[in-house]
Amino acid sequence: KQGARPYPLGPIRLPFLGSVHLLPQKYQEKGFAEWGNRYGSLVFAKLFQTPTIIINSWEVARDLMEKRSGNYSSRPRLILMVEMFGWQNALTTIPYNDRFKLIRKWIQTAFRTKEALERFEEIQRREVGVFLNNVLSTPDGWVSHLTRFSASIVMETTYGHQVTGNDDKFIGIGERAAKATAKAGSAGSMLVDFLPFMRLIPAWCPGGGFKTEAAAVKKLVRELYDAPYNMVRENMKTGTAKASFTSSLIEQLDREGQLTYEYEEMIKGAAATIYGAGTETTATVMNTFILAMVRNPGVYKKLQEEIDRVVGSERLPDLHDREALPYTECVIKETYRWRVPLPLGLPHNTITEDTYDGYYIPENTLVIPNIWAMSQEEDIYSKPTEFRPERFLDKTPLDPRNIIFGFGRRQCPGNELA
Ligand code: HEM
Repeated sequence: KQGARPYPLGPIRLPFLGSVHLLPQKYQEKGFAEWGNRYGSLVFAKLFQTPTIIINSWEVARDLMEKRSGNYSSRPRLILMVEMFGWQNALTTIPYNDRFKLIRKWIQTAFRTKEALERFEEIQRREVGVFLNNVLSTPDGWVSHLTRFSASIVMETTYGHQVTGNDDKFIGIGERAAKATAKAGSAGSMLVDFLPFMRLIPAWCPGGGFKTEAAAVKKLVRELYDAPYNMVRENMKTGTAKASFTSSLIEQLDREGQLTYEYEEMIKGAAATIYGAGTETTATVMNTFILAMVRNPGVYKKLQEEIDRVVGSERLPDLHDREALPYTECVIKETYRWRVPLPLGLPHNTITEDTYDGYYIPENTLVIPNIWAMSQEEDIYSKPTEFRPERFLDKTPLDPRNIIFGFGRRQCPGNELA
């Protein structure tokens, strides 16, 4: 019961719409940050009937999403993504339950342990070589070379599939599913998450057009679930499968006599999530790095000098050099902070009601972390719009890795690989 506790402050709420009519249309993170300036770093709104909090500061994110992680690590019901686009068993969409814990453990074991990360180094080293060759031969294609770089690493670690050309079948399937999801997942179609009855509108009715589009997305997502998985199974039969996330799970569950249809679907969903979550994000960071270097030639020069001094010009820098490259490390942190790859992270959901600072936060509240606002907090990062790696040399303000990968029990399990 709410009792005498008020909701946190926030924009005006109308009876049916809540605060939807006031939602920023573009650059939502900036609009939400303005709400933060007006109402405080914890803002309360209603999206139709859904109670929502927007967290605009690291302090509140840490207090709620980290320290009270047990209550703040579920996900909202995502009708569009799961029921209409078919992203079942995608870790990003599963509420905090036993299935979540199991799949999360699979992914953490495969992507966060020391042994796993060491095994991946060889793949990463080889793909750096491929990337550099590609840039030398077709410099204008650098953006797609970067996407290929991150997609290849994810493809090989997840499915054991080594990408050999620019027209790789499985990368094509992954890209089509990811692009279609992003395109069809516009704010308009997301309405169905807040107004579940829209699911019942026939496709031919006004307002029902999104259903035809959703059916097309679902086909592409299904292809991403099935095609690479079947490829792994075929290769396992002929003894040509390389060790990967998918093959080790198939082996393990088969050994335990548990490889049922349901578990196979769980492996497929987990693997597809890794592809969806790991490719675009990593490529975005590398794009940001190039932009930052073009705009800050002084930083670029200093960075090159450090690498030349420590590594020399006979070989490429390697992961083992990282500790001896303090300025490079600062450039990486500043790249993460300057243009955060996911400005609003992924939405969380509360499980039970809570009180913070005297304010009431109901159960089943949608929680939106404004990671962009946190990356621009003046009292943590002075002159935040500037790209200035030195800020991490003289002092040690909050490591951006604590915010850009999300929070609590949902924090990105690919952070170490990234
Ligand atoms: C720089 C690159 C990356 C960034 C910035 C990033 C960022 C994020 C963020 C913000 C979340 C949401 C966390 C939350 O809900 O609080 C997330 C979730 C996730 N990421 Fe990453 N990520 C990156 C790379 C990767 C890679 C390489 C993988 C592959 C192993 C990966 C796999 C996942 C998965 C499976 C989830 C869902 C976790 C869950 O719902 O429990 N990510 N990531």
